[in-house]
Amino acid sequence: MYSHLSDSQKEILNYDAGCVVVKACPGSGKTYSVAARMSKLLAQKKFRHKGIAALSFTNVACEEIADKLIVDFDVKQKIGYPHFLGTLDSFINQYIFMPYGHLVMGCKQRPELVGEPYSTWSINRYERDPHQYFDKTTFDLNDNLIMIAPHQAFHFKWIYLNKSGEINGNIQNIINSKNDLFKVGYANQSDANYIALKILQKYPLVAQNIANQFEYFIIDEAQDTNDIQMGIIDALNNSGAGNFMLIGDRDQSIFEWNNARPELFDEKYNQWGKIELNENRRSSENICRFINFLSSFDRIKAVTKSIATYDYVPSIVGYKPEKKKRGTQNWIVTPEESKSSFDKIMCLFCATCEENGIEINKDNVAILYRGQSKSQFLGVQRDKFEFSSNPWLPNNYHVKDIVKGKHLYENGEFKEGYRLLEKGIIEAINKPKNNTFYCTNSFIQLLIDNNGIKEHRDNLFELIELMPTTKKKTLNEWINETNTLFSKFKIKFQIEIDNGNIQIDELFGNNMNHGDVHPFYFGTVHSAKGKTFEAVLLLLGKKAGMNYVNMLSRDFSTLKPAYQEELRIVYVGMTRPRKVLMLAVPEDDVNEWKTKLN
Ligand SMILES: Nc1ncnc2c1ncn2[C@@H]1O[C@H](COP(=O)(O)OP(=O)(O)OP(=O)(O)O)[C@@H](O)[C@H]1O
Repeated sequence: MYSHLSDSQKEILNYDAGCVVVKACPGSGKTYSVAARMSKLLAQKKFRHKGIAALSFTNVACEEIADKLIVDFDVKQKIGYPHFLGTLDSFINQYIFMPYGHLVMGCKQRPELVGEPYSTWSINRYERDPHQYFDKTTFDLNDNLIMIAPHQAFHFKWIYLNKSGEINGNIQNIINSKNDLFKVGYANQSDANYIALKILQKYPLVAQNIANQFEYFIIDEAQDTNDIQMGIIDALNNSGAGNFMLIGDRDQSIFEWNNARPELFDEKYNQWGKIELNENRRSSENICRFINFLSSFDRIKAVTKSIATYDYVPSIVGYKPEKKKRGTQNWIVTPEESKSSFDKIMCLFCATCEENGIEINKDNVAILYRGQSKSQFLGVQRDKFEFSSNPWLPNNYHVKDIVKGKHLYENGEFKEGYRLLEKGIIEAINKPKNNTFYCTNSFIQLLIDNNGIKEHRDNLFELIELMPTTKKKTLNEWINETNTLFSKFKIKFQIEIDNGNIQIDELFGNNMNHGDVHPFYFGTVHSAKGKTFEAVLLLLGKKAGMNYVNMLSRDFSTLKPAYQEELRIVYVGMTRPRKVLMLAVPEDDVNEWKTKLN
């Protein structure tokens, strides 16, 4: 079963004890090797009370490990006690934060996770209420408050210390507000990690107890670890958990907004045992050569025979970005001209796919764009990640839970959809009476205790069923229809209609399962992390302060962190295709890109 693993993959497979870091290039079979090692350990060792903790950063990445265990390595047993397979966050929640959080937070009961991805935080009692920032802030290793949302989300300029060296009044108010809300038991996911680290530091017995429950820790995508998470890994390591394997690709670290720092991965690589995977099994040699310039590997080799020699040479094409004459409202390049230049590139890309015998569907072909660039591409009016195009209004965040809940519900994610709908609808009913209302799990329990589960569910389903479908509708269309239908209940949903002209499928869809807006996969580079396509068109915009040409002309190590991350995002996008890679950049920049990449 393991004979086709490469020598370096076999080093991972056979690694037994101690701490080691695996530095791996794109497409080198990181997840594949993790699954191979787990399957071998499961077959060879008797695990009674101490298991394997296999952790990654997203549910999708964890599902991929679970999938590979079954499909590639014939593991029949379900990964349950004494093992754990899940996200690092869910591990921290289950083993540290939920059972012990109250010890540090001072709350009486088990804490409750709020904010994304659990629910929309909606307390906002008055205009500059510090409570409204609860889900947008957390604390760092030194107990300083930090932002975990774009700076535009705050009503003030984030300057930590004022001239006299004191903490800025707005920031101090948020710190006080966070501590008050911790006492009531609320925490967002970043807070949960911060509190978990505090627990391990303050209660060494808790740390020892968790360290004792696992023989092996394997952490995939470890380049995405932040300081707090690495602090937790160190605390467990110092408390007796001796077998850590971190596996990742520092060049693909693109979660800086989550405070991920690839330098933490590098530090561990320098301190611990080392394994290197530099063979790419996904892409052609032409693509590997093209991307090498953005890689920290000396050379990445294409090793899959059927793909390595594929003769398509990656190409760079220019489009016309919208442009206004300086200081005026006069267009030099109108939005229509710009859009038409994209259409031409699209046609060229589709023709190239056809010439290469690649059928255009969501599995094979992807058009990827940068998360924060305004996406005028392909007639998408708004970029769903751009803060200024946020359609949700303060004091009405429950509307987001409801629309998202209905969308998920209609797309087969019943449990998560119902959970969001339940919270959103209860807030929609109670907020008009009391605008500080926030629907907690304990409030829902109280309703169920008073009314009985049947009446509670019947009432909710009456409203859920009455809501129109979210499929193929813009947010504005859906809100208007729902408001007409709900007027008899005196429930009215409000959004920022200027930003509501976006398809709900586009807003919440995960592209592969739902949302048939485009025949190909169309999404941000972030959304395509870990994926493989036959052909990729990567659209790179040009934003103020984020000029790729300037970035490319400088030595990578001298670039500021945000620019380094920007180039890593480009790298993740460029490493997704097996055969065809096309880059679309502003036409003025084409030559610079060509000199750098060819
Ligand atoms: N030794 C091997 N034999 C056969 N197939 C392999 C082997 N190693 C990896 N693969 C396959 O190569 C592909 C790439 O592997 P995988 O997705 O694990 O790479 P990765 O390192 O996680 O990539 P990336 O970080 O770029 O997303 C997968 O289809 C995997 O099943």
